[in-house]
Amino acid sequence: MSTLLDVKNLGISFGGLRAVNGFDITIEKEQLYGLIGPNGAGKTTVFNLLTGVYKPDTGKVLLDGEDITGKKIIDINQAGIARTFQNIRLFKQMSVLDNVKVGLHNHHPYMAIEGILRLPKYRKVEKEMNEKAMELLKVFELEQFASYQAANLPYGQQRKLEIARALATDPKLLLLDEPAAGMNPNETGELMDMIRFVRDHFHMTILLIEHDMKLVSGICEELTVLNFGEVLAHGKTSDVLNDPQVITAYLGE
Ligand SMILES: Nc1ncnc2c1ncn2[C@@H]1O[C@H](COP(=O)(O)OP(=O)(O)OP(=O)(O)O)[C@@H](O)[C@H]1O
Repeated sequence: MSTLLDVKNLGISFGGLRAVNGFDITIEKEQLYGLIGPNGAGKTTVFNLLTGVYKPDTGKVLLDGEDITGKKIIDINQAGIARTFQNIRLFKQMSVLDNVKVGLHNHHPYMAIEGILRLPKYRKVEKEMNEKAMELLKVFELEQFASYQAANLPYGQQRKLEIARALATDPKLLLLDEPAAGMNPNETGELMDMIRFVRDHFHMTILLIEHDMKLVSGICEELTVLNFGEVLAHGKTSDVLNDPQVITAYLGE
């Protein structure tokens, strides 16, 4: 095993509130890792710090050995971190295919002038992008919806599309923020299979935030528990879920 994400002493304050403090996490390549904790514990803030939405005021983030601390969102995405959001954020008026192509654009830059003039390089890149986007849609069984407007997909399919779009940026690390939110038990079961499949098929490393303990205990190999912005426990999933401190602070709620 080798380390993909190595975070030390990450922290940020909002006014007088220390939202995240002294946060450490180490994630190995191809691991399926969970970040859990009570509402307001700082989980989404950690994602925002890792992806460049917020700049940390302490700490260091290494991705595959590269220091990405405090970099911009676009640079961190190009370095290899992609995410989904607690409230699905698709380009709702665009087609399903175009949503995936937005992700691919990060890695197939061509100059605007080439696009405006429809030069051969633009046409070649467009063709390749269409093919790649369709391949990704096939993996998620969404290819028959390629021309649909994203807003018209059922909720569960929108979640899949958001993950497909994130993968289109060719990340090393995929962050999923409450992927099972709003899903019924059947949909959650399918989602668990899909997350495992993404890890295996794409050799992806995945860090997810989730409150659904069935999903957490079913697919996460290791967990870190946040409480009031600090790490309360971390380790193997079964050990963490049986930790009396974790039960008192979170699971016993
Ligand atoms: N931009 C901000 N400005 C001020 N306070 C913020 C900001 N972002 C987050 N916070 C505060 O930081 C704390 C941690 O919030 P965060 O959303 O990270 O929690 P969470 O663990 O993801 O919660 P949940 O499980 O409910 O999504 C909260 O008290 C929140 O109000």
